[in-house]
Amino acid sequence: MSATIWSREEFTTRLRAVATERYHDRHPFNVRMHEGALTPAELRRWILNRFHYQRHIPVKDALILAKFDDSELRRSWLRRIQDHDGEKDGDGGIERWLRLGEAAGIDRARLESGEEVLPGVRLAVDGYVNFCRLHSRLEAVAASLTELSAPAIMRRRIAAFEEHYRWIDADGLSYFRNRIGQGSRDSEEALALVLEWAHTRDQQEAAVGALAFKCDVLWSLLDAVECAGERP
Ligand SMILES: O=C(O)c1cc(C(=O)O)c2c(n1)C(=O)C(=O)c1cc(C(=O)O)[nH]c1-2
Repeated sequence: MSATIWSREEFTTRLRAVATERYHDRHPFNVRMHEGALTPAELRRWILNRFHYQRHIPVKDALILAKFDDSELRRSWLRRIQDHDGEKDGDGGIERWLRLGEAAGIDRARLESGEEVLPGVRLAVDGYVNFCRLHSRLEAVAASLTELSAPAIMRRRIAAFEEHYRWIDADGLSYFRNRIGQGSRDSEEALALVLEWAHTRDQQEAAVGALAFKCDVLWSLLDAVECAGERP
């Protein structure tokens, strides 16, 4: 006999608990970032490596989009791709991340080349993209629910940069400022879809598992960045 389905409230509570308790704001690298303890070299290494994640977000969103058979839903999800790619050159989240890099002294050619991306970061990002490619629309959308915790980490990061890393020009922080509103809107939309689509306890558990997996992706990415200093 299959287990009893969780109520809407219980399912929501379980999802929010994973997105809070396993979120990468607790990772030692982020803790040090927020305390102002990162060296300029470490912060640049993080910016270079996180760019690899950033530039693959619209790729994974295109894979998710291809799973939808409904125009309204596709139109809505398309907005996420536009948020990152912009509607024209010089626009969008990827461009804003490049400006963050420039504000931190990394020129855009160096960021765009991807040459300094660490092996563990490539694996973590590939893991996320392939997860969305291969799993159901429910699990792929549930994996994006780490964004329930993203607006809070953005606010915390902006405060940390303004206080501790003043050598980075404040204009460079526009990526984070934009993501506060986008992340809240996207996570609420994704949560509503996951609640609508999970009709059985197995599906609810698969959604929670997908979210836990995504927390591991973000965690492993930071593990790789944290350990890079020890590489020969
Ligand atoms: O800097 C961060 O801590 C952070 C976390 C996350 C997240 O929680 O998945 C995203 C982002 N940033 C982000 O900028 C972003 O565009 C984004 C998209 C997604 C997603 O899974 O669809 N997560 C995140």
